[in-house]
Amino acid sequence: MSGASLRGERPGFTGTLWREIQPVYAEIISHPFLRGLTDGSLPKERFRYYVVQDALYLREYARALSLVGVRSRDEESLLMFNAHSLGAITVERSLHDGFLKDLGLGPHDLARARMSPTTLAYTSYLIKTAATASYPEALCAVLPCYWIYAEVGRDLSGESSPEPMYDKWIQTYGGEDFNALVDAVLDTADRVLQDATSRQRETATRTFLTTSRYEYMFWDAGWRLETWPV
Ligand SMILES: Cc1ncc(CO)c(N)n1
Repeated sequence: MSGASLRGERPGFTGTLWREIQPVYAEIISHPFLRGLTDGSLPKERFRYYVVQDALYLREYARALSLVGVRSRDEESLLMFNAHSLGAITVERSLHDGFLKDLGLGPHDLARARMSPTTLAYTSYLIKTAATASYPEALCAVLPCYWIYAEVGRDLSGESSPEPMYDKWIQTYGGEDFNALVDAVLDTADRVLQDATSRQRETATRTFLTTSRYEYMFWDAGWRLETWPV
């Protein structure tokens, strides 16, 4: 489905989910962090902060994906989520030799880095939900991480950034490979939510909204160089 949007026209429950977070996505795509990535004006310090937090995030996201894999009901889903867990760690490691290196950061800097309040809250919520909620809710908790990045990648990839480092970031998530992977997860989500109870669907929708809000907060934390207040 080259270039086709994954969102609006999706017929199943995931289409409903996307409509639920439209206002959140509108805030994300117009956020100064993403505007700055696109026009190249984002201060390097803020990108550096974001990349370090993202490395810390991806380690926990990988765990959440493996947990969702364990909770899944068929072998294909188990394989898929664990493959994506492996993928998240691979991306995390490639940050070390890629963006982090380009930004002048080495392994020691990362070892010393601590999670921001937002990174800690987001990852803790992901792990809690993946471990203890119903499978449909666990699946919906991890969905925005995939889906919002694919949509952001698509929306930004039309406008190549004058800053090569930012352009490389945009191409990572705007690429066809990432798109296809997200599409497969969305199809899985549609099947799972169709079989869920209406109560589970309601809870899963709230959770999807919550992690979408955390996605917004993650960009915003980068923009504000968020620190612990005490
Ligand atoms: C915060 C965050 N959400 C989603 C992704 C994409 O998997 C990422 N790298 N970081």
